[in-house]
Formats: sequence, structure tokens, C-alpha cells
Amino acid sequence: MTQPIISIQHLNIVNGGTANPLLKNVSINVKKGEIVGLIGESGSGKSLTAKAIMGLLPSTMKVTGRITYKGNDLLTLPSKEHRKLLGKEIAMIFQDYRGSFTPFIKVGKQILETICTHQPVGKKEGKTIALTVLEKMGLDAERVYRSYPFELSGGQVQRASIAMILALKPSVLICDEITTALDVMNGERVLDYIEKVRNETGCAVLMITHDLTLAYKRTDRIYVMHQGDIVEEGLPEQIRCHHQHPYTKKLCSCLLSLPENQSLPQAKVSML
Ligand SMILES: Nc1ncnc2c1ncn2[C@@H]1O[C@H](COP(=O)(O)OP(=O)(O)OP(=O)(O)O)[C@@H](O)[C@H]1O
Repeated sequence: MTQPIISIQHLNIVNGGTANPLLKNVSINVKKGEIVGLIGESGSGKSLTAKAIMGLLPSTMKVTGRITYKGNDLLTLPSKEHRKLLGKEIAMIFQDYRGSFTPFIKVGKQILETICTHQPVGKKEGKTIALTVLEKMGLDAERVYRSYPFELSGGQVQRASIAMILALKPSVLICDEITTALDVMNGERVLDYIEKVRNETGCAVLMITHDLTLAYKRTDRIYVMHQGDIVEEGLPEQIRCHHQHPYTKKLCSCLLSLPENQSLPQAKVSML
């Protein structure tokens, strides 16, 4: 059986001075080449799980358990060693993209610097990689490359920040609600490209989302999180049709109540 590339075991997080744990005994495994969904309502602990992997939790939080990556426990790894893994090996696309770029440095320069820091390439090759990924995100690559972040729309900045991370081709990619700021077509385009990168590089993807449809369509396996607990895990179809936990049932009932087969009244559409 293939071993997970990243394994979270019995992760508990308590915020200093409070009794209620924010995460309770969370265990999640992601194998090479797998896209794993982590779904749950707002505040259930999805982002804290991601931040624990990235070593980005506030120092006030007390963390126990293990997060194993290539034999290292990320929770006990010295922060200098942990930081070395970020980018090329473990990368995260954040829900809040606004901090991805420094406002007064052109987007292209920032992407190029990131690529050249993490990949053994020179500036010329780095620029070609940057332009290619920007184009894959459906952007006017040349224009975005020479723009300042404030000259772009929110969705364009988000796609440029996703391009910057995907250019690094990490072994583990964490995506935290990455399509929330995007329109449907661009969201699909970004997810298609992530799938392509996964197929080409075999990277492991942890896809955090509260969008059940996205999780069903785009992941190989799903974990359901509720109030800091993993309450269910399985294949998308198992979660959809054979769930056991009352919370998963509640989640799925929202999706299944969509009027999929209902005959809708004929609407008149006029072409302009
Ligand atoms: N810096 C912090 N200090 C104290 N509590 C925090 C902090 N960050 C998050 N929390 C708490 O931890 C819990 C889980 O938060 P988390 O951000 O992981 O939720 P989430 O599932 O990602 O939600 P969303 O889908 O809204 O992003 C919440 O109760 C939240 O209030």
C-alpha cells in the first residue's frame, strides 16, 4: 500500500488559557498524486489544520500530535528547517490572496523572484515559466507580468498568486478556499490546471473547501470536519450516498435538495 506523503496524526490545538480545544484528535493522510478534500462549515478548523502544516499557528496555541512529511515531524522540526521546506516542497494557496504580493512591486518581478529562489533556473527561464503559468490561469500574461497589484482586479490578483505557487511545482499543495473570489469559469479553469499539475508532477493536494459540489467533482477522497473533529472519511460517492454521521447527512441534504431533475418553467431568452 502506498504510504502517505503527508500524515497528520492526533492533532490537538488549544488556544492559550482556554479549555475548549479548537482541533480534537485530527488525523488526515494524503498520498502522492491524491487530491484530498477537507470539507466542513465555517469555523470547523480547516484553516487551522492547514496552518499547522505550514507552521503558521500563533505562538499562543498549544499543539500536540504529529505531522509527518518525508520522515520529519513538522511540529518538532526547528523553524529554520521547516521554513526551508515551504515553497518548493510544501506550498499553500491562501483564502485571502491580498497579502500574496507587496503592493508597490510589479507582479512579474515578485513571481520571478519566487521562482528563482525555489527553482534552479535563471531569470530568462524563470520569466518564461511565469508567463506560461499566468497564461494557464487565463490571464493576459504580459500585461499582468508588468502590472502593480493595485492595477489588477481582485480575481486577477488571486489567479496571479495561484500561478506563482503552481510555478513552484511543490510535492504537497494546500489549497484553502481558492476559488471563492473567482467567477465560475475562472474557478473551473484554475481547478483544471491544478488537476493537470497533479497528473504531471504527482503532487499531493489538500483541497480545503465548504463547496460540496467542488469536493465531489474534484477530489479522490474526502474528510468531513465538524467543530474541530474529523467525523467522517471516504470516497466522494461514499460520503454522498452512504454517510454515517448526522452532520454529514445535514451537509449532504443541502446538496441533494438542489432541483436537479425538477422540470423548470420555460423561460424566454432573448438574444441581443
Ligand atoms: N488566531 C486565532 N486565535 C484564536 N482562535 C482562532 C484563531 N484562528 C482561528 N481561531 C478559531 O479556531 C476555530 C477554527 O478556525 P478556522 O479558521 O480553522 O476555521 P475554518 O474551518 O477554516 O473556517 P472558514 O471556512 O470560515 O475559513 C474557530 O473557532 C476560530 O474562531
